[in-house]
Parts: sequence; C-alpha cells; structure tokens
Amino acid sequence: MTIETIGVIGGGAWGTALAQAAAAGGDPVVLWAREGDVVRAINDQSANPLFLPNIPLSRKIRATSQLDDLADCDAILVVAPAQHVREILGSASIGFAPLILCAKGIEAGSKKLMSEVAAEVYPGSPIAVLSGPTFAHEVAAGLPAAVTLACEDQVLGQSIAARLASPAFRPYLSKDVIGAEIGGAVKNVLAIACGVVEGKRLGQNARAALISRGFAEMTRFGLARGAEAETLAGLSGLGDLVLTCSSTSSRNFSLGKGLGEGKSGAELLADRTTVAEGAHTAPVLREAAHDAGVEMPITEAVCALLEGKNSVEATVEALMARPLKNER
Ligand SMILES: NC(=O)C1=CN([C@@H]2O[C@H](COP(=O)(O)OP(=O)(O)OC[C@H]3O[C@@H](n4cnc5c(N)ncnc54)[C@H](O)[C@@H]3O)[C@@H](O)[C@H]2O)C=CC1
Ligand SMILES: O=C(CO)COP(=O)(O)O
Repeated sequence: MTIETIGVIGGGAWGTALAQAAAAGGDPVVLWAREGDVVRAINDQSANPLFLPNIPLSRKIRATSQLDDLADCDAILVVAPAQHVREILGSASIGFAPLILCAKGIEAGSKKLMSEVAAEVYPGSPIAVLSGPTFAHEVAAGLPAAVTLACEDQVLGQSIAARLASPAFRPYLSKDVIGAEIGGAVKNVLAIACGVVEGKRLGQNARAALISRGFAEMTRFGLARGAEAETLAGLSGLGDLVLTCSSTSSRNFSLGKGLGEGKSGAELLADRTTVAEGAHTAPVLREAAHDAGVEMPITEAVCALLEGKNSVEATVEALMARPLKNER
C-alpha cells in the first residue's frame, strides 16, 4: 500500500509538527484545525504562531476548517487532545483510511485508550499508534527524533513508517498498540511528579528515584493491560518518560513545577491554551489501576496534589514512609 496524502486532525503544536514531518519529502499534507486563526496563519503565512511560534512551516501543508476535506487522504494522523478524540472523530466522515493515533492519554469516564475509542467510532478503520520522545518544536525544526509506530498489521505499519520517515524522523515498528499507548499516557502523569520535585527543589536523587519507581508503576499497569515489557522499555515508554521528566519544555513537567512552587492545581489549569494531558489522565489512571488491582502510589500522589487534598511535604513524607519492600 502506498500512502501519499496525509491528513492531520489537530492544529496544536504536535499536529503541526507532525504535518511538517510528513511534508518533509514533498508530498501533500492536509491539516484540520479547530481555530480559524490557525487555518489562516498556516495557509497565508506558513506558520502557526498560536501553538508553534517561530517555526516556518512547509508550503506543502494546507490547512482547513472542514473535516470532510480529509476524506480523500490515504492515512490520517489523529492529534487532538485525548479527551476530544471521540467527539472529533465522531463529527468527521473520513471513510476507511488508516487512523494513526498520536494523543497521549486515557479517556475520562470510559477509561479507554485512544485505539479503543477509535475502534468504537470507526470500527472498519485500520489503527496504528505513533508515540515517543518528541517535543513538537524540535521535530518541527527538523532536529533528529525517533518514535514507536505500533500497528498490528505490519504491512500497513511498514507503509506508514516509510511515508513518515525522513533523515530527521525515524519510526521503529512494533505490533504492540496497547503498550505504545500506555507508555505515552502514563509518562505524562509521572512528569507532573518530577516537575513537583523540581519546583520544590527536592534534588536530582529524588527525580531519578521517581523516574525509576514511576517506570515500575508504568510497567505494572502496562503488563496488567496486556502491554509487552519491551515496548514499555522502548521509545514510547521509558524513552518518553526520561524526556518529559527532565525538561520544562514539557507542559506536564511545568505543571508539576508550579505545584511544587506552591500554586494550586485549579490555578495552574485555569485558562490554558495548551494541553497538559497528565492532569486529565491522572484520575482516570488511578481508577483504571484500581480496577486492575495495580498499585500506583506516585499516580495517586499526583492526583492528591492536583486535587489540593495533600501538601507537597505530606505527599513526600507519605511516599517515603511506605512499607519497605523488594525492588521488583
Ligand atoms: N506538544 C508535544 O510536544 C507533543 C504532544 N503530544 C500529544 O499530542 C496531543 C495534542 O497536543 P498538542 O498538539 O501539543 O496540543 P497543544 O497544547 O499545542 O494545543 C491544544 C490543542 O487542543 C485543541 N483543543 C482545545 N480545546 C479543544 C476542544 N474543546 N475540542 C477539541 N480540541 C480542542 C486545540 O485546537 C489544539 O489543537 C496531546 O495528546 C499531547 O499529549 C504528543 C507528542 C508531543
Ligand atoms: O509528549 C511529549 C514529548 O514526547 C510532550 O510532553 P508534554 O505534553 O508534557 O509537553
């Protein structure tokens, strides 16, 4: 199967960066954006100052406000925030093109992963997941990055990987759709915890401990949901966890930093233009972990901090005072 025209649903930072990556070889890209200003800026100035400032975009990217304009695309990257994917897919009529899911989150209420949401809305469409350590502004600027491209149908996976690959963008194939999704969703919650460590100046040791014990949480939950350990230890899991837990370029890390500095979750989440997926995923993940009988103390701590139910000091004290146990 040859994939030429790529459609992109979502004109935020990551949708725009992926459109840029997909346009690198000169094939056309059609990007649907919710904001009229974004559509106009992309078409008139080849730029997206609202979500991806200071990055000149390829002229091969055409933006539209009409989802139906994606109907003839050979494959569609779904890059809306996780909580809006169901609604946006439901309002599109995009035939049976493969859907490549790029949002990192779990749907509130249903506790479903994006592949499960997409399969409900478009039961006939082949599904893939693209996830990995990729800050949008770096990918859009053409800096090198690698991602996991998970697809049960490996022939389709290879076609998608071949279409998206460029000298600066390297997809690695996997069959483990669930594993790729869980890594991306869980690392956002853990990045908030690492941001708290930064904001409260708890030190580098504490951050490394959180990354390691957070990875243990991610692995326990992932295995309980059918993910493969190798996927969780790969680009979409550990790779993205390390990236997002190390830099204020991460919105989730920055949100945590604000909590560590003493601001409230409500204050930090009010009037945001950009999305911090971990804040939405944390409570759903806590419920899903409970359903699966999996212990996720860091996730629970992040929920309590976001909900204003615990101070940072009391949270750290409680985590450190948990009963001693084997590392594995
Ligand atoms: N920015 C990044 O570096 C990366 C982001 N992602 C993931 O991509 C997904 C999209 O994130 P970004 O493009 O960064 O978003 P963004 O934070 O740059 O932009 C916000 C997006 O949310 C959309 N939005 C806001 N309210 C909405 C509503 N009521 N209904 C539908 N859409 C609404 C906006 O149109 C815009 O596309 C997220 O799941 C994120 O975790 C994944 C990899 C990298
Ligand atoms: O997913 C990302 C990098 O891989 C982006 O992280 P943030 O959403 O925390 O900015």
